[in-house]
Amino acid sequence: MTGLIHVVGAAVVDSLENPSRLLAARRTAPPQFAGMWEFPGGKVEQGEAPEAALHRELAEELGVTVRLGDELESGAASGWPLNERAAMRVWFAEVSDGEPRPLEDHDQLRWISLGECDEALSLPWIPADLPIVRALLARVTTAA
Ligand SMILES: Nc1nc2c([nH]c(=O)n2[C@H]2C[C@H](O)[C@@H](COP(=O)(O)OP(=O)(O)OP(=O)(O)O)O2)c(=O)[nH]1
Repeated sequence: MTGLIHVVGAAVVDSLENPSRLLAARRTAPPQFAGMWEFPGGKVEQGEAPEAALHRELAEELGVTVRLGDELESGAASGWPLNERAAMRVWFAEVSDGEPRPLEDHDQLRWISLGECDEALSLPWIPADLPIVRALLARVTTAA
């Protein structure tokens, strides 16, 4: 597909080796997404590597440095479809420096339990994120 918007997101977990909690972020804009929860991240800039974009976005949005883990594979090179024009690749990440704060684009951060699937799934996620959250829960549960 030409003109696809490449988005990157982080499944920030408390521990890459033994994940038990996931950091969800509540968006403030645009109006159709305000109040919905998402994976922190954003658009990859021209000429930027996806992983570099993710490090940049997490520094800007949360004020943290992270260690990236595996990618949460979607089966498509471009990642998880968000809409007809955008797709998002998602990596596991663990904070290596700093304490996550909602500096930009979010008004709330929440650590949610990965052991309680209901807690994760009951948040009002951006609808396109729900298959990603389900895949993440399945992956973490299988690995446990
Ligand atoms: N970051 C993020 N964006 C998501 C998720 N799910 C989802 O549909 N999106 C959409 C919302 C936006 O249309 C797009 C990402 O754009 P963004 O606004 O976060 O990107 P950005 O930080 O680079 O912002 P900007 O420079 O375009 O203002 O992807 C998600 O889980 N995380």
